Amino acid sequence: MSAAPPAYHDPRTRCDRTPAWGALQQHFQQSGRHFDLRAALEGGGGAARVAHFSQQAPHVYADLSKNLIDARTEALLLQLARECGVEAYRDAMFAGCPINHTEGRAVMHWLLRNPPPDHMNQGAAAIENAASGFVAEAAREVQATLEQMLALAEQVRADDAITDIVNIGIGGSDLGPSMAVKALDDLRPAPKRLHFISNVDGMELGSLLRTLQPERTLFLIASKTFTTAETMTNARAARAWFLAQGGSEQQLARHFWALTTNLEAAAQFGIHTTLGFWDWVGGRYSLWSAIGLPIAIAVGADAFRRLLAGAHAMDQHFRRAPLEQNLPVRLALLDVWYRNFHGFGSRCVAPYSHGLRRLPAYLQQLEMESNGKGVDAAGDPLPYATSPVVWGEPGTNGQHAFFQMLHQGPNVIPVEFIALARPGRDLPGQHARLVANALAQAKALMRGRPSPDNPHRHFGGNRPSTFFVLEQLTPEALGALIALYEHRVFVAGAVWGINSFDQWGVELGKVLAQGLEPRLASGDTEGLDASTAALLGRFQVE
Ligand SMILES: O=P(O)(O)OC[C@H]1O[C@H](O)[C@H](O)[C@@H](O)[C@@H]1O
Repeated sequence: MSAAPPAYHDPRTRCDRTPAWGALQQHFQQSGRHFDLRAALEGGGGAARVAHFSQQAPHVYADLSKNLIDARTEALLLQLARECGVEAYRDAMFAGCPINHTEGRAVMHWLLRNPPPDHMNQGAAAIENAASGFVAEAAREVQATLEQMLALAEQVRADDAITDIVNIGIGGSDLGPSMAVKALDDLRPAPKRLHFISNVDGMELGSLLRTLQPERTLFLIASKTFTTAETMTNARAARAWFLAQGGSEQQLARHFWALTTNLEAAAQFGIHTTLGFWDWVGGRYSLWSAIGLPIAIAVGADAFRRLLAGAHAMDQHFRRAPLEQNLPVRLALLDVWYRNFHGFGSRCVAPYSHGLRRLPAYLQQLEMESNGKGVDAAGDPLPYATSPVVWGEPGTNGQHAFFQMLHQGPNVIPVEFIALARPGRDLPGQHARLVANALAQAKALMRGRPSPDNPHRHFGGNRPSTFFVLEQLTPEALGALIALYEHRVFVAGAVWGINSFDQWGVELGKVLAQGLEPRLASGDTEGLDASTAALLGRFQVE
């Protein structure tokens, strides 16, 4: 790309320096912390509350009424968002400004889901036309790469010789595609198997290789940087296996493709087919880019476009809806309310959908790598908490594992239920049983059950939850749901005054690992702290 990103200065005010912050603290002390869900939902005002605290956003219905907020809390939180400059910051992202200022990069994963200009309605097209040269140039490259990627996906789908596709990648180059392929499994043509290899533990790739035939396998080496140690180690191991099975260097070119921004490194690896993308796509925001090739292979070009369209619909909602009716904004403000005023340390995500079983793992990276930060944009330490711990398991499995703690543990943990109005592939009666459980858990958390005679059986209730309903797990709904979470993370990070788009915290461990690896072989513990030295002595390496 030749055009430069637009000039930029951070338009935000840090949350604790706004009038709304103090007003929220006061409101919390006076009444917020005593809010009672049962009184709010079971009295005469219940239906009005549900109407007010629920909304249909593109492809996602959200019931927020079982959260510990009232109209005053909501008004103050919206005031907070405005005083923090969330709208100007959002507009800066959509203008292509380098809001990832510690890396000097724009943040434009949303551009990957923009329809080509001839598919846009007139209003949207006019806005896009007004975009800077930087965004317009990027948009042209995006469309060209998307066409190329979808053509390659269709080529693989039509190639009967290829039965197994192995995606080798980690973090953002694994979690998004792996989650989405599982979610859209109903659309996958049966004969192709998709595998996701991420761990540098040789057990993962080693066990898979035993089941593969080289001439029937396509390896996708997915890495934004093409330097990530785990991915490069697995990629080299896969190549060595391929050659050891009798494959030639020429055949290798047909069976190894790369998805990366580092075209040169992919070429040096011996790869001829490379789909590129750009530094303004963060790893954890990259499933819409070339990193999404396994999804496109799994579901086909049309369904991949539908995934993009669903996300684009949510982008439009986020850009245009007033803050009061802006679902990513409302969710993020709840996150701030719970984290910074109630002091809740974590949030549980419980998709009552087997297809969404990897969503919690995906969200762990999206939320905690984005917003697990301790300094503001200027580098000053923050006097308040940021990202909660995000965790979870699909329902009903979680009920039989950790819901005990959600109901009776001393810490309140807001829960997020996600259910499908209509099932995909189902067996008779099972969808009703699944959904009844989700509804029952949300109700039990809210309502509780007093047990005056036996404290062990006492359910305190008043435990908050949010309930999302998707009509069906279509590509559009999945795209919209993921974009909803992305924008929610953006808004919470905007309020907290942090950079949600870097991840310097992952660097130190990588550097130390490089120094420790040779010591494992040599046994040299010179200069190490006592604990690391003692542990090192317990390992045997070849
Ligand atoms: O796609 P890659 O460059 O291989 O990066 C893979 C992952 O590793 C890094 O350590 C980052 O923490 C992640 O944000 C990234 O998604």
